[in-house]
Amino acid sequence: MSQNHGTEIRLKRVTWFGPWESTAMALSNGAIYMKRRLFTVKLSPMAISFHLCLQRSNNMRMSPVASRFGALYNSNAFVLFSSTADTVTPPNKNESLSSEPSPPPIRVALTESAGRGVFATRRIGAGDTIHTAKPIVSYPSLSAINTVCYSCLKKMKTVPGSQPQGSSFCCENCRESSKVFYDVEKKADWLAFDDYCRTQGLKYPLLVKRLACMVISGAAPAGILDILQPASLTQEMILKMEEGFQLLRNALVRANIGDEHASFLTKQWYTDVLARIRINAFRIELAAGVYEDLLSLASASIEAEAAVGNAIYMLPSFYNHDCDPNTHIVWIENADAKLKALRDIDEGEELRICYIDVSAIVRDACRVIKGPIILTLKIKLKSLCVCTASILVNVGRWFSMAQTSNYPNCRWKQRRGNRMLVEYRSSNLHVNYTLLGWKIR
Ligand SMILES: C[S@@+](CC[C@H](N)C(=O)[O-])C[C@H]1O[C@@H](n2cnc3c(N)ncnc32)[C@H](O)[C@@H]1O
Repeated sequence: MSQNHGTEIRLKRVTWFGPWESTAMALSNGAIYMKRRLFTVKLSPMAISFHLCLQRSNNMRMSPVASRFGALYNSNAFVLFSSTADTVTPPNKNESLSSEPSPPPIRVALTESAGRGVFATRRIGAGDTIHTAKPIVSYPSLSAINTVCYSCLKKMKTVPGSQPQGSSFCCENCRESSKVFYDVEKKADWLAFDDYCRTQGLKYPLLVKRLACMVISGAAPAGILDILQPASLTQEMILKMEEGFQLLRNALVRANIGDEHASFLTKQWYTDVLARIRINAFRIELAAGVYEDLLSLASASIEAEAAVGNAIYMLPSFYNHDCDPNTHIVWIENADAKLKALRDIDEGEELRICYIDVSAIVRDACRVIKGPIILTLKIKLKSLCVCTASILVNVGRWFSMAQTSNYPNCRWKQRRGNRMLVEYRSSNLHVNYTLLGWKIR
């Protein structure tokens, strides 16, 4: 008997291939270069601040304009997307003696076919942490809201027998830093908005809610995400966003948050922000420990529970996708992201991560697999990269190599304990990332 379990592939981020690719911004040598072909990109103060962040990390002198924005954003917002490299070996002795964190060995520049990308400025060793990144904005999954810190998403210690207390913070530091959104958020009744997200299974509007509260409190400029690539939205998608926008706006209006603070909150702002979140948000899964490769990370993620939340970062948003990536992003304790080299990377090489959420596929597989199976993964990928997805399947039993012979694109690659690595190869170029289904028999 053959059964087909159709399931959507879940991505660490949803990708989009649009006109943005012809618009580029290169940040190098301390200067901001804009290329405008199809349309103009507004260079917001935050973009300059981001540039400043890179510039500072390149140990360059700030221009007067940059210094002005540095002063403006050097508290909350500036720190929000600061990145540091904490384990890459410093290139010389003096640098290691300096009290400043060493600069990340990367730069953002134009790629040939994938818009902007991240490139190594020097050799990076396998297993090195390239840099860390704090989220610009993050929000817990609604299913995890009582079990993780409302600010950093760290798992909270649960006292056996105690009832969930609603949103709470893991430490004084998080309570203090949450003021940038929580003081505003507390004033409003979010029941209808949260219900809308819960019943419709939406997670990104929650990031917009948090960002809106940050903007109202003055902690972030309304255009903080402007530098990131937006998804192209259809009229139908925009119409669907209307309800979320109205609920968000109503909650704030009823809380007497007047137009002097919330004039930015237009339908246009709401859809623009969601369009950027769709392309750039990361699903956060905490995996305590250090994982050298994708395989060990996937294995660790199976043992971890579902995603603790979602977040948007600045630098990590410039990493392009590769099915055979040289870099991966991990979350160890909280929403702070670590970008780690999966293998040795040469100076000038582009750093790419895999957008496909291996652990989500594996969890779905584990859920549907009950008996002997042949697992056929059909992954449609529209990209110019080589599409090879390696998936670790924890099925708890062995399957013979012969079983896969009908499926030349899918083969068992490696056994590890009671786990199996399935490799999928595709030479086709398709329109979207979609997992068509598991074929089981
Ligand atoms: C998170 S952004 C990465 C940074 C982006 N290149 C930029 O300029 O902002 C994801 C987008 O980058 C492009 N992209 C990422 N990986 C790609 C790949 N392997 N091939 C072609 N385009 C890619 C797609 O347009 C995708 O929607």
